[in-house]
Amino acid sequence: MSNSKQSETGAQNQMSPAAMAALEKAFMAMLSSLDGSPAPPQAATTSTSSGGKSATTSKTQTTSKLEVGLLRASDIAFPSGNNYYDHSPNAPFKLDEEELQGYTPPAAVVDWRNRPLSDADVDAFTRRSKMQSKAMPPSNDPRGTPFCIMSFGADNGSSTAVFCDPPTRQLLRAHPLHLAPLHVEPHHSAIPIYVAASPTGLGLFAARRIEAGECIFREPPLLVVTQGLSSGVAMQFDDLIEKAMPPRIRAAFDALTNCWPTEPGGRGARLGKMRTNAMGVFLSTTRSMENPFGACFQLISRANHSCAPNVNFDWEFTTFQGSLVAKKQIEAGEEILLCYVDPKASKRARREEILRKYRFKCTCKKCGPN
Ligand SMILES: C[S@@+](CC[C@H](N)C(=O)[O-])C[C@H]1O[C@@H](n2cnc3c(N)ncnc32)[C@H](O)[C@@H]1O
Repeated sequence: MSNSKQSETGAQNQMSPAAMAALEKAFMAMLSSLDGSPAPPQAATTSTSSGGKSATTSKTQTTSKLEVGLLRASDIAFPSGNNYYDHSPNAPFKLDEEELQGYTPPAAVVDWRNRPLSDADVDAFTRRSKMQSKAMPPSNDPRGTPFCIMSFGADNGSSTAVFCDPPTRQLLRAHPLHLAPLHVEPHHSAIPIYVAASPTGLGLFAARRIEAGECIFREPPLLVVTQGLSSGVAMQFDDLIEKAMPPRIRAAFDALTNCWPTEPGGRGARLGKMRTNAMGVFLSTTRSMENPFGACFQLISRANHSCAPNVNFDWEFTTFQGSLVAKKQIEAGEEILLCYVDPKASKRARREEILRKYRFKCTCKKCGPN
């Protein structure tokens, strides 16, 4: 199911209750000063704990660790824009639907959102990617499963690291967005969410009213990993991430929360972050219900769980983006909540699955405190 979390998560608050309360208070004060429109960037400095280590983020840093507050371009790992249209400096600054009306993308931009790949596309991109691909050569892990890591996206530091099997790598090499810039959409200033403390760590909140059915935003994954990760690769996972991810993308991944225990020295924290934050996705031109890959996102992975969610997760292989789509009207200030399990299962089954796979006891509105 593309709507469910791929792997196991667990309860862990990232900040002390006092720090969270202070942030919440500062944020509510800031929000109440808003006039229904996003505020200019706030001077927020916050400490977060990741994998047993403490990391401090501040307004002046250039790496992309998501800060508590309204989104700014410097917070987001991937540049703002639209995979569908041109984003040269001369393109419209704020790409909203109205401005896009009548805007014709340059011929060099491949538009395949509404059409399948033709053989000519595949041939052209396969030829090009064979010459230019930064993919690491396939290697065999200790259990002998063929496995490779490739860098999907433009060679400008904004690519997604994909841990996959060789046939998937071949398919990805033929994807028109391989070697093209990956973007968050719409422009960061038009993404109607902010990040703030919630009772269950950080969470996503609506910055304005969001209508039912609205696609809130789209973003490329920071990392995509096959669910068939062998123990051999899992053991090397932290080191492989170091080599496979561009620094800005890696900083955003490292800033995600980890609910899994780590070895002394913090080893295993990256594997834990992957398991805590991965959403089930498929890498194929035909939608598969199996979702054999897990994808971690900078924004989407901040959404907390509820058995009565107000958003659905959606994944599009053609645009290589995950998105959150409102299931119902969401008011400004309301938390954006995803369901990590099948919401139609019984309360007992949901609770057991969440506890077993995600390692926290669900106390959402639907389940109640007990
Ligand atoms: C994918 S992360 C969600 C974002 C996370 N709160 C953060 O600070 O980055 C999943 C983690 O959030 C927490 N969480 C999410 N939903 C929760 C819920 N309904 N009850 C308790 N903890 C929850 C758990 O610690 C879980 O491991």
